[in-house]
Amino acid sequence: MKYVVGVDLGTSAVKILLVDKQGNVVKSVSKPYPLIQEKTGYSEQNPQDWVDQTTSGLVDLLKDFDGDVNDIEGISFSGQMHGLVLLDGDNEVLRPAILWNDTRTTLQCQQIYDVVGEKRLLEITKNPALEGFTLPKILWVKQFEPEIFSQAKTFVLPKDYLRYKLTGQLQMEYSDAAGTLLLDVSNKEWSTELCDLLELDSSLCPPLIGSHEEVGTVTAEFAAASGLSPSMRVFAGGADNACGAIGAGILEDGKTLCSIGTSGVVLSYEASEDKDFGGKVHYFNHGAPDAFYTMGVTLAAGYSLTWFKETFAPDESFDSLLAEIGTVPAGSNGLLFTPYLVGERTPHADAAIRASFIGMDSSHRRKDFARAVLEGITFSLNESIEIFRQNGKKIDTIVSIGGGALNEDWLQMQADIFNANIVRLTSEQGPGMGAAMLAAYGCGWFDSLKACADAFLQEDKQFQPNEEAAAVYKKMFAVYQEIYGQTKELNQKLLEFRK
Ligand SMILES: Nc1ncnc2c1ncn2[C@@H]1O[C@H](COP(=O)(O)OP(=O)(O)O)[C@@H](O)[C@H]1O
Ligand SMILES: O=C(CO)[C@@H](O)[C@H](O)COP(=O)(O)O
Repeated sequence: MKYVVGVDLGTSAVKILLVDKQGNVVKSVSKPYPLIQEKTGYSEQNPQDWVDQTTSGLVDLLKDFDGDVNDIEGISFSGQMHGLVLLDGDNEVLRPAILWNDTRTTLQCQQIYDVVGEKRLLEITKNPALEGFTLPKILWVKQFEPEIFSQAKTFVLPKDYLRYKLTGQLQMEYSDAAGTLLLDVSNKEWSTELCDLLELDSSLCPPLIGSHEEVGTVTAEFAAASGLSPSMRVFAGGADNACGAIGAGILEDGKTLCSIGTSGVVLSYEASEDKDFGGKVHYFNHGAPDAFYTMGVTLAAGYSLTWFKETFAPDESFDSLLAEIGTVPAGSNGLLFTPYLVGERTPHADAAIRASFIGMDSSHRRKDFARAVLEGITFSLNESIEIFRQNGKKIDTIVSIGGGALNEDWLQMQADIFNANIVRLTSEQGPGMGAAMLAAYGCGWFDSLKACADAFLQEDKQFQPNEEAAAVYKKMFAVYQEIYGQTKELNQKLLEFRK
């Protein structure tokens, strides 16, 4: 039997899958690493933690493997997007990586608009300037850490750095490069115009490759440390949302994905780069050759639930915390939550907004709060679905993946709030499966990613909207949508009190 490995370098952990030629997950391993949050709005990680935990995860993955490691033919990667890894001339890391959910760069986003202009930026990158993207992070380091910046020879994104440590080859692939805000998305090349306007040396931008392209084999050193065969073929991989889409079969027009991990996204396949959403949703290159996707992002989706659990039920499991939510009616007895714990992206690009519970009543118990948190996260994602529908997209079926797909009450809630059928896959593995599929396709097991998806992925269950609950949620969503405007100014006034 032949195998491939899919590595998903997430925000909370690296998840590694060993997948056989039929698409069965033979073994999976997860290894966590911490976030460094020095101040409000800051979010960093130590790239060495990614490498150490991946190495240790691979050792665990191979511990009881009774086959021949030479039969593990290929490996590929999925990674949290946008994180800035700055490297010096020897490819040594210059400072901790600044992550996608770090929102310190509001002024640098304004600087990009002032210098480039909103219209031109959108023409080149198909996206607006958002705090989470990589370019504003580069400008922040240039402004506030000039000594470090003067030593920078190149930059990469998290999973590209990890792949470099496996192979000694440094590249960035298109689906992740699209999230830097330096890529000319339509022409698939670095924008020298943007580099020139922002006074950045374009040699900072690394060579570009396609997601299923082969970059070489693992180094003898990494093979010895991990137990992988030195002849194992390494394929570039993709952004976690591109890989989530591949792993959920979002590979043709009309297919929509809802992924609830630390962040939450609603993502739709685009066959071409010429649709115009006016920057309201992100528009990125797919991991599938010559395809694209659009998506809206909730910054703190699963993260809101994790925050709630760690704050109010630290010793309980997610399942125990959510055990009673099915007994609370749709609408949580009039309690509403907005998930703006770290600011928001879609539809309100606002780093200063913060979360609220509205409508607390003395009758509310913990289960009402738990349900309200899930409803708030789902309402936020529904704002992205509204943008898609207003732009003429038909969304009647959505594949749901990530931690949010683990709970059946939440899947039913997604069906009721999105007013669409929700599909759960058997053996849902999220972006790690997409990474494994890129390796399988790269190894030549299939003629296309679509053929691989047809062989690897199976529908497990559909959740259909309940008419009564959908009607309650329609009304409640209208109230939810008012909260942003009503709390925006209050949160600006509270800014000075945050640590
Ligand atoms: N049993 C569960 N039921 C519902 N949600 C869960 C459960 N377990 C984890 N989650 C949610 O899933 C999120 C993690 O999802 P995951 O896809 O692993 O994220 P990431 O790739 O960002 O690390 C957590 O933030 C948590 O809110
Ligand atoms: O910033 C984005 C997408 O633009 C995030 O989706 C990150 O890519 C992190 O993903 P998760 O860790 O939540 O999967």
